[in-house]
Amino acid sequence: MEMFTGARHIKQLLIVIVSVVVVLCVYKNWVHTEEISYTYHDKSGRLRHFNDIVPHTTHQYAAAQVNEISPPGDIHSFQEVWKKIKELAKKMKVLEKRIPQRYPDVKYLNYRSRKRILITGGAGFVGSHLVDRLMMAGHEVIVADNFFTGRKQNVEHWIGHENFELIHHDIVNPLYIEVDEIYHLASPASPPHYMYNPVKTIKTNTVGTINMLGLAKRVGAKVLIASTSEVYGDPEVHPQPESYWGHVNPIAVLPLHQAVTTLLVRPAAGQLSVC
Ligand SMILES: O=c1ccn([C@@H]2O[C@H](COP(=O)(O)OP(=O)(O)O[C@H]3OC[C@@H](O)[C@H](O)[C@H]3O)[C@@H](O)[C@H]2O)c(=O)[nH]1
Repeated sequence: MEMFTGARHIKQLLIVIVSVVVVLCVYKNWVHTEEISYTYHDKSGRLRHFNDIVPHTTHQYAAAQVNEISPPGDIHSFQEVWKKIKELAKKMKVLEKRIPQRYPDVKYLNYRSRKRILITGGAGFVGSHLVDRLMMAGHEVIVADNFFTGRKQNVEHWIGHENFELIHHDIVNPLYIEVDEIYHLASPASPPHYMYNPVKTIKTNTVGTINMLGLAKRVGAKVLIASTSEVYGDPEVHPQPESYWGHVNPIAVLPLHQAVTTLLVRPAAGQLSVC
């Protein structure tokens, strides 16, 4: 009789152990217990942690919570969202590394002395050095460049700085901004570049220059126009004084187009502050 009761107890114990194991397996399968340290703002704008909702919930519940903060789309499961978050975080780290956390030292200028300065062609060789000079002097600098020959790398050490702005813009189209000074340097400068598309070169140096003179007139800005000694053609006098008429081949593109620039600037100089 006693033996019979002992066997029954062992049987009951085994059933209890098997049930506990089965329950644990099911629980482990259904509940996501991974520690996650991401934070987000919920609909009411409160800062919350994923830890708040994840460790004690099922996948379905976690997905429901995530749907609450994600726009409806192709995201069906929490793992998918988590994968996307990890990818974005990785991309952000790469991008953050490209932006210097420390900028070159800039002088502090009060609002009366600080100027808003537009530099067309500011991503080019001459322009980017001018950007450095004016930024370090404490001014606000706006670069407008179509990156035909200029490179973003030439000015990337200023990207993100509160005094700096980079606009991808072709100056043959008008630009409506408010500035105190304009340095107009946008033009293909070397023979392979200005001969690459001569008509476009002429447009840049005529329509582009007209646009910059127009902007200067509209906002009352001082303007400096860069040119080239090539306007004198193959000069017979060195160095060339401004009174020298030059020795120009009329079918050459650069002397002609920058001479047109000079032609445009002369009448404008009567009405504007042109250097
Ligand atoms: O249509 C154009 C052509 C060129 N550009 C830009 O103008 C800039 C010219 O810079 P480059 O480095 O090629 O040439 P440089 O800095 O040496 O030329 C500079 O000195 C000579 C002058 O004749 C030029 O006007 C002046 O830009 C580039 O950033 C180029 O992308 C435009 O923004 N628009």
